[in-house]
Amino acid sequence: MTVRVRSATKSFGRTTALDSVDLDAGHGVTGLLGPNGAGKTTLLRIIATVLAPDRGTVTLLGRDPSRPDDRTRIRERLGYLPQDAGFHRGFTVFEFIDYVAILKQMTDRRPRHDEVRRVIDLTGLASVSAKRIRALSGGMRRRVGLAQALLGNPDLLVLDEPTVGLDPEQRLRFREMISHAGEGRTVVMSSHQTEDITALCTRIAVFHRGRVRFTGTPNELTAQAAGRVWADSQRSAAALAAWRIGDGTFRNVGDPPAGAELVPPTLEDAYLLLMGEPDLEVTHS
Ligand SMILES: Nc1ncnc2c1ncn2[C@@H]1O[C@H](COP(=O)(O)OP(=O)(O)OP(=O)(O)O)[C@@H](O)[C@H]1O
Repeated sequence: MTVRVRSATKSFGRTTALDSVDLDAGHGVTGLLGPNGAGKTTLLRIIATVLAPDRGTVTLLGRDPSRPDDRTRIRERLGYLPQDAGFHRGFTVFEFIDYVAILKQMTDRRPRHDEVRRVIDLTGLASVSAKRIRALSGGMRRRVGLAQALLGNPDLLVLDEPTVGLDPEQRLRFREMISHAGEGRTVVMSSHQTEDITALCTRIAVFHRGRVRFTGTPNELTAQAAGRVWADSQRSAAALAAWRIGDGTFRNVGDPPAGAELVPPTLEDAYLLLMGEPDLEVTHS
């Protein structure tokens, strides 16, 4: 396992952001799913060695990030796209990525520039590489964030909501880039988007109020909602959650009443069901 987190707890003042969290992640894309404030960013910052847990143990790439030497070795093999990537907006795309490459100790100019061009090509930024970051759209800026995370071909890639604010076309391109990045290396990413998670992730962990409510494959999560989703002309009183869909009918999740018209579940149904039953202890696999 590239990432192994055991009983990680982290508080900020009186807020417990993470409460005894376990997570394993190996090759492929592992997705963290959960509502705002569930603790996803806090865990990703721990995995990116930006933050240490108050309690619990973390092993990354076989090393212990609480030891300074190990931490340096881990950082050499780690790429991180933070939620609020602080860009120097006056830099051009090339200058900014080159600057991050220097911070990553790529000291030889020639190979460093080759590497900068490689990640620029990989993320489809070649046509804007001489543009200033402040002149880019939000989606393009997100690509710059991904490009800098890919510098040096890291074995562990930590991506905090990589697809946020992207239009559908860009979102598809991003999915492709991330899924490509997940071949032969470990990607841990967070998202609010169940479609992104379904499309990308080999494994998921669902967070709620600082705790992990589910770990397993997307299909295993979806299967939990089998027999618990039904269509109706109205919001059903028995539903834990219900919402109107395009044709004017309601999709309900919960314990269906007798005779309900059951429909096949999606990952989103299962996720909402889990959020509607936060006290439910869910199986781990
Ligand atoms: N540096 C901090 N100082 C104080 N409180 C913090 C800090 N970082 C996180 N928190 C709190 O910890 C909790 C978990 O936050 P976190 O950002 O990890 O959640 P999240 O799942 O990433 O949410 P989102 O989807 O909104 O990014 C929240 O209540 C948040 O307000």
